[in-house]
Amino acid sequence: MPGTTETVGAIIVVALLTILVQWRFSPLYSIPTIGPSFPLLSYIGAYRYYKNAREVLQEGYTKYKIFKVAMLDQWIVIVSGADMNEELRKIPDSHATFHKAAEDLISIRYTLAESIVDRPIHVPVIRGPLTKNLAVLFDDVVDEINSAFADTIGSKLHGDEWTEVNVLMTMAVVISRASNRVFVGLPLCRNDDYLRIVRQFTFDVAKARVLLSWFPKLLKPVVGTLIPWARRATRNASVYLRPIIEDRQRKLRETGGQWSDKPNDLLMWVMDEASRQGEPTEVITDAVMVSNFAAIHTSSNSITQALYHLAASSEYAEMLREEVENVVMEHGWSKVAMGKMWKLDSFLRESQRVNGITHISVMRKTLQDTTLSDGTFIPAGTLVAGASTATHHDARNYENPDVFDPFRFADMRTEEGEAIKHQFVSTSPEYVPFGHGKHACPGRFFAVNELKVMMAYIVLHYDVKFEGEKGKPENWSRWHLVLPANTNVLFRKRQV
Ligand code: HEM
Repeated sequence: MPGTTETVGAIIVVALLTILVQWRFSPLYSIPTIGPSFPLLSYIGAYRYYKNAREVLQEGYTKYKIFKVAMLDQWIVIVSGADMNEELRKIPDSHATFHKAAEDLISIRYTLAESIVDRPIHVPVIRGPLTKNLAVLFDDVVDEINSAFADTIGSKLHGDEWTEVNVLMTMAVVISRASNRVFVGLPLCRNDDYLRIVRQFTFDVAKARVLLSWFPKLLKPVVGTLIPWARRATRNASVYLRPIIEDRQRKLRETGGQWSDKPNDLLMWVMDEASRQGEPTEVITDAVMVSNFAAIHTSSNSITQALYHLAASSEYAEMLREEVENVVMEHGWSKVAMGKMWKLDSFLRESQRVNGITHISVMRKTLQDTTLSDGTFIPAGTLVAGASTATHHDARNYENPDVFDPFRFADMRTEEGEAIKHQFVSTSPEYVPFGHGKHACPGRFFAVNELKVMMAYIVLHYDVKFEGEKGKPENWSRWHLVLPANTNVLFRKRQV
């Protein structure tokens, strides 16, 4: 009879052999790895990816057409180059899905809400009525941005004094107000408590997502259900949303669908969509919350980055002012006028190219075994994505790719037939900050409009600079998420 030591020894040997065989015969084995791929040692690679995703992805991009990087719970296969972004875009939904990739990477079920996984009713609403109503709601967005800037920054400025402003937090306040003017309308979009709840929700989603990334797949359901933030935020926001929803449901019943002054906001469109699909009130509140998540952190980070570029090189402000003033003189404040501000559009697009909100894009999860054009075999259930930052800093795609050249896209638009292709909302295999293809961000038309109005307001009303000789601070990252530094910028009233 073997003793306990022998039994334990035999179990360890069998376990190790199983791990080794699984590793050697994994269908992903032949795809080159950045960092160690050997079982357990791959955690060293995962840690490096957690801390320095940009460097890890750049290394892979320079060396290989297709490579893989380790996260703690899975591998991500990364494709290099604009041509491969295009190839990813073209994989049909039957073979690879965006939603499953997002579900995996954001752990949507636990960080946002269960209903978002199976019943994402916000997506058709954002793609449809939100985008179609941009011109109609333009004046409301402008009004809210003017008023939010006046409350947050304007009220602090006196005479010609420079005043420190924390950009990231302030932009989150302005964005949450402007977005909610369209999501839920007045007066809720100015309710400080409601706004604090939805902003905190977006930060908590990011926190929960990073926390869950540390746990293996098996433990995610256990840890995920213990994380209270999303449920708490939705419960707290419901205190405000539910009475409005119930009141609107009552009015809909009373008027038998002939409600003459029916609100024209995202909440109403979501309610219409929910009623078409027979979904309950909880799904409506979840949809409003996830719309806030999709809008607030992405847009606040993006405008913060652009503002840092402006503060670092204030000579650009004069050029932007001239453009905004000339266009507004001719066309007034309108959606059409925004379309004429090519330099402003280019400034924001270039900031997004240089910084982005994530180092990977065009994410997909394979549903079926897939073979890429170079013969690489990707088994079903694999996460695949394009290396967006590396694509944006590739000299084959952009001249002097590491230089922030604010008007590069405005200059490109002057070429014959290129006016649409290089505007901020346009995606291409070389430009993927909003993804590319069928699942490219449906909120980008709304976001770009908002960001342009904000930037126009800033250059018309304020001078901005960094303290002393400081330039734009370095970005940092956790996994592939890009985060702007959280720092202050000096603001003063514009000196004419
Ligand atoms: C500057 C701001 C924004 C950036 C940089 C951004 C970026 C992105 C990216 C990279 C994706 C994934 C695409 C892919 O990997 O293929 C995405 C998806 C999405 N975004 Fe945005 N986004 C922004 C603003 C917004 C806003 C304001 C909304 C809503 C009002 C929104 C709603 C969505 C939704 C619903 C999806 C998922 C699409 C789907 O399920 O098919 N985004 N966004």
